[in-house]
Amino acid sequence: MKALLEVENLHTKIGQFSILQGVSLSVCEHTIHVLLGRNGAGKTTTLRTMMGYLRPVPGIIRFEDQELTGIATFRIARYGIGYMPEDHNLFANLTVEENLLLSLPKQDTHVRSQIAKMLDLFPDLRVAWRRPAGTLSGGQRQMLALASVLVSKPRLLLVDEPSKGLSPRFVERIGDALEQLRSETTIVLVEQNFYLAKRIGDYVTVLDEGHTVYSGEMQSFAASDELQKRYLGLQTDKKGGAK
Ligand SMILES: Nc1ncnc2c1ncn2[C@@H]1O[C@H](COP(=O)(O)OP(=O)(O)OP(=O)(O)O)[C@@H](O)[C@H]1O
Repeated sequence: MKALLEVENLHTKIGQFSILQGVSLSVCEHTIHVLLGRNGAGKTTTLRTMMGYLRPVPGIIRFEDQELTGIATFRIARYGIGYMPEDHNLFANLTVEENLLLSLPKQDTHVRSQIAKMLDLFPDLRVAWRRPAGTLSGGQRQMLALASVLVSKPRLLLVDEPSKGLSPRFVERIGDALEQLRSETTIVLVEQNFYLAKRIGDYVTVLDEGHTVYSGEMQSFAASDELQKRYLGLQTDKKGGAK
């Protein structure tokens, strides 16, 4: 299968610190590709580098046949790449509806159908439709943040820890929504919740200290206690599940 996104040998510095020192991954269309790794492994920095906030030297980022390395963030977004950062910026004083309308591209003539689609994907937003974003629960805020990126119909979606701090019920719902999206977009997902990662991921890349140390199909990774222990330090409990 041809890759939609190819990332080769990224080296990214922040100030004088070498944060990425050889990150590579290959993402196929209509798959969910999960980035795993311990805290500080470089997952967020990888997404930020792909999105053009940081410049890799050396390193190559290719989207379809377009080289993105060194291109400004707004141009990368115009190629159809959407980014939901961990600390997403919603307008706290604006309602759910207003936040979504502001995120719609100006030229979009299908406002109603796009909004309706987001509400089908995240029914929890219906009940909060007229409430300011600042009053939403953590789970509702994550859903609104995801919907705000999705209304521009990205071909590639970069999502940073959408399940962070959420109750199991909301983690399930976010997982359901991401799974549904697979048929219309491609997702690179940074996720610390291994249960969610293995439930919805097709492929996995593991980072450690700024390097890619493992890439492969999620099914094989999820089935191997040995791989999880070696690359994530996960212990196996008595029932055979990673914890
Ligand atoms: N602005 C910065 N200045 C200096 N070091 C930074 C900066 N941002 C990140 N780092 C360092 O870069 C390393 C990678 O951070 P990054 O956020 O990419 O890791 P991560 O894998 O996403 O971790 P986490 O799961 O904790 O979010 C960490 O050691 C972090 O301290």
